[in-house]
Amino acid sequence: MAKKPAPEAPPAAPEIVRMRGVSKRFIVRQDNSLKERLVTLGRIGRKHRSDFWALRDIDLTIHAGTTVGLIGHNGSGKSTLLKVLGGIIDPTSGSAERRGRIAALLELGTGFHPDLTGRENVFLNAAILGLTRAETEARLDEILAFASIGDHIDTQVKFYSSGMFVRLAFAVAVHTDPDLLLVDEVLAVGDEAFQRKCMDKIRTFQQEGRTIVLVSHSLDQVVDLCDRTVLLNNGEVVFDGDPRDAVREFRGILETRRKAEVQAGGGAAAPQYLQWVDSALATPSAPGPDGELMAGTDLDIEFDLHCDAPKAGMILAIGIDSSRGQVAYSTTTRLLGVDLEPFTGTRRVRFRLEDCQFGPGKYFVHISVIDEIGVHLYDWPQAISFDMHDYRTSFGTVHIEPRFEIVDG
Ligand SMILES: Nc1ncnc2c1ncn2[C@@H]1O[C@H](COP(=O)(O)OP(=O)(O)OP(=O)(O)O)[C@@H](O)[C@H]1O
Repeated sequence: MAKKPAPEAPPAAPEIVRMRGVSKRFIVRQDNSLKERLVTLGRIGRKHRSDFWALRDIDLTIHAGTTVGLIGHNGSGKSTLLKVLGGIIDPTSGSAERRGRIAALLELGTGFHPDLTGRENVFLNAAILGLTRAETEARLDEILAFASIGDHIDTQVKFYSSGMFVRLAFAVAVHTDPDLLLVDEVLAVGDEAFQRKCMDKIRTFQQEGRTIVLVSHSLDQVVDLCDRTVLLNNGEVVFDGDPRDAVREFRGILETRRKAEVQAGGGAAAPQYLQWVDSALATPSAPGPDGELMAGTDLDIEFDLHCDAPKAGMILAIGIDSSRGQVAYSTTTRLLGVDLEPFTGTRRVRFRLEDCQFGPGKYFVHISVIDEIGVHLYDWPQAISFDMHDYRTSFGTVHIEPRFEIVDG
């Protein structure tokens, strides 16, 4: 696994962001349908506006040299927090102070003028980020090489694909020598090669002691990259600390929401006979010093399966992915020749994986319930995770004990 910096910046590191009691209210216009507007025409005092608090009473201190992840469900306030942090919008109440040069990569196209070419926008954007023309000229070749969008640099950016936009915007942002880099989800639109390049750059920034705040829906990425993670829920900070703990809390929130949606009859409703699988556990038979799984030992994957009504032909499947998203393993009750008797109520079930030989690092277990013709009745992505012991003798998704010898000479 990639070596990560210490979880907390040394106490001596200066504060680069200090937010106190930050709240942000948006005025939301209730856009009634045309019919409604005609029906209510002339009625006086009808309210079309309401207050919406996207952030509530947020205290946040970030020390120089840390990488902070912001996670939370859609609409929880992550982008709004990032914008307040970057000074792009003002809080309705509270204070937000920051130090040093900031580069912010927010929604696509922010800071770009559609009628200007990519090259002209580099100068515009760099100027917004605080660079003089001479400074930008000195870095232009590097910026263009990083963006690598070829001749498109002299095309008006309104004709750019979203990937080209991000390439150019990221290239400019990281070449402006920022102390604080703010990155919204935008990186996800770049292709894989570019995403890797961005990740390398972010790691270089980390080594250089720069401060990074990033919004991400990729929880693997957050665990992999961040020293600290802030979990937002309905505009409030509900967790602030170790990224793994934050991700665990977040999965709990998502699961609670999903159940509520299913019960309310909305969302991705599971069929009535199957309510949900719950409370999954991955237990190593002989855990290592940090509770991790040692190569050559067994892993029990256990979960509750709840059926409201009996369902014949049900198949249970588990899949295991590495933290880089590669499929490392999967199996199903059908492959094991197990016929699940239809039942009603809750059953605790277990897959025992014997003699596991996964390579070092983190793995995520997905659980699926499939019917006899292969239709997925229920998917629980990343239901549980486990860590595989790092023997520090190899990398990769399998553990093979290597030896080396000189066979001749
Ligand atoms: N300019 C605005 N006017 C009105 N409401 C807004 C405005 N900007 C954001 N909001 C609302 O504030 C809430 C928080 O939005 P925000 O974009 O910060 O969420 P998010 O956590 O980044 O979501 P996502 O994961 O979907 O990107 C949402 O309900 C959104 O509709």
